[in-house]
Amino acid sequence: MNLKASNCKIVDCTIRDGGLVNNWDFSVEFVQHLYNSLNEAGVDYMEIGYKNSPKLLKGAESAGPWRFLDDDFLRKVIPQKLNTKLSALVDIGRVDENDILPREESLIDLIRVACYIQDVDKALDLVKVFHDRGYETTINIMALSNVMENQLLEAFEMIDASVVDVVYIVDSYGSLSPNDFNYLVEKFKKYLPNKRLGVHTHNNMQLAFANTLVSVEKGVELLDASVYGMGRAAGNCPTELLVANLKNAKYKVRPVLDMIDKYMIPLREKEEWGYIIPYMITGMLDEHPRSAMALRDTADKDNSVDFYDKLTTPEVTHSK
Ligand SMILES: C[C@H](O)CC(=O)C(=O)O
Repeated sequence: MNLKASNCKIVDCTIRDGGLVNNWDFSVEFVQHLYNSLNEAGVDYMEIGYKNSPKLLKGAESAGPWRFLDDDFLRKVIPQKLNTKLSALVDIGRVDENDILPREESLIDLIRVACYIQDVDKALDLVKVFHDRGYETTINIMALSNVMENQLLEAFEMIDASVVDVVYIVDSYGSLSPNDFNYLVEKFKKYLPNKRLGVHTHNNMQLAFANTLVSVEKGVELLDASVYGMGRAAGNCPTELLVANLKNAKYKVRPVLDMIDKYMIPLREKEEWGYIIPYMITGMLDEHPRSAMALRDTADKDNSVDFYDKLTTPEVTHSK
């Protein structure tokens, strides 16, 4: 067995990142089947949703329950915790820390705090609160492809001095290559020698799997993935590819294939995600996919030449 792969842990984000595709409209049966499949497959963590606070977010009423996880509800969905641990993501400014129970009163094991580089200090304050309540913690620095060297170095100093367990390199726009991951992982290892690392990839350039494998070779431990790649826009590194390729005897692909046959193929008929040209275009331009997502909601959805021209015409301004 590849020694590096043997240290890896897969964090399946189908419900949390996939929820960005269908407004978290997953049935309880879907989530239970996914949990049992991931457990049988030997997947280490399942990110079962966001643990943000509905009072801090507009439009909360329309979203499914995985958008704002409630501990009592969670106990009904997962009456018996198996080997696969549960994870939840929170966003800076969208979570009231008073809504987070101590770990021994919750089914959640891992709380991941997502932030942009300018909010690393605020993210680490939250990490400290969750750490003190007994949770495993990560900080997920989003949109790293847009971060400048001096911002990163400043962030490293704060992270190094913090209690956070794992630091994530997040390719939010799916614009990074294996060489970029090679470079970033080296840098994170140099400045954060005492922290474990994780990666979260998007598949805009068909590189999510390759970027994850390069990261494994460099010693990254936590690997985000989603079944059938279900995640925002171009989606994520497919869980089934990691399970099948990590050369770790504890992983079994068959239960993930069963989840795909029974639930993901029918869902993909109704909802759209994955490698689609407008997402490739935002990826290659190192942009958030929101303009491509908006395009996919119009009758012009396959007019990628016009879309490309719009995004690359200098006089047209658009926000990232
Ligand atoms: C914290 C997560 O990794 C955020 C995410 O999905 C992203 O792409 O950004």
